[in-house]
Amino acid sequence: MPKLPVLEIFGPTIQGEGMVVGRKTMFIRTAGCDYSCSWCDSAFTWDGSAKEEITRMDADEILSELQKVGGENFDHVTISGGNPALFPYLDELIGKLKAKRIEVALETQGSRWQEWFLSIDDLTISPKPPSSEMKTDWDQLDGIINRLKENDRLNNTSLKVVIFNEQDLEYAASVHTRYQEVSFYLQVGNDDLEETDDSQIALKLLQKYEWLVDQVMASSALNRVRVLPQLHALLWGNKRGV
Ligand SMILES: C[S@@+](CC[C@H](N)C(=O)[O-])C[C@H]1O[C@@H](n2cnc3c(N)ncnc32)[C@H](O)[C@@H]1O
Ligand SMILES: Nc1nc2[nH]cc(C(=O)O)c2c(=O)[nH]1
Ligand code: SF4
Ligand SMILES: [Mg+2]
Repeated sequence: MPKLPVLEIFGPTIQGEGMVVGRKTMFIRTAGCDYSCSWCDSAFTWDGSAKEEITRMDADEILSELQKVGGENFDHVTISGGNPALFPYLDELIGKLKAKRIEVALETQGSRWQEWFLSIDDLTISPKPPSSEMKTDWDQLDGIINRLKENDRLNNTSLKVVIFNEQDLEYAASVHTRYQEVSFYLQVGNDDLEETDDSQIALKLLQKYEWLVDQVMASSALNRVRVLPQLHALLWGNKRGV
């Protein structure tokens, strides 16, 4: 495979978000994104601020780095970014991980399709609400969900929408209504990305979590859903590589 631009490989840690929250996992974070969300907590992957830290790695180099960092202490790898779906050649890495009986998860926003989505064990698609200032390409998202459905992959798929305000909740309800068969997660938005005091972040995020829970409980359009904070942000604030 061509070399993948990798920004960080870390873990094991817990998956802090979504469909497999709490799962022990390693992370591979790719560089580059086709979006630029106003509140992106990983903006260093695309805003140029960490460009010196990008390493170009092939599948075998990534496997050996995973082993160097995680030893024998993992059997699950989450690929996030940036948008890992920018790279068609990730199939080789995924094949090699699966050959080692390592489960593979993906975090992506639903703006691009790749055939290798069909071999992802835990596929999180996270369309972006109005607060992000991004525009959802519904045709693209419909296409992705349809292909997953046709290939019987919906049991491995979830939708996760980050919520900052009431407009975002309306957006979330429209996503959930449009794709009723897909398990649906609402996630607390973290807008304290500059805060370095972890206990302050945790306090604020728990308040936002309570607000979000209250809102969702009061909504008839959001019934078959799960509401979660980012557990890693509660534990470690805005620290990178955790
Ligand atoms: C950094 S993104 C990388 C993967 C992909 N680009 C995406 O957005 O799905 C991973 C997850 O973090 C979420 N996220 C990003 N910034 C956030 C923030 N400030 N608060 C809560 N979640 C955030 C995204 O919505 C996404 O679900
Ligand atoms: N622990 C932990 N869980 C996460 N879930 C999604 C993450 C991401 O940045 O994609 C992430 C992350 O960066 N750390
Ligand atoms: S799509 Fe994901 S990585 Fe890209 S800007 Fe938005 S939150 Fe950040
Ligand atoms: Mg993150």
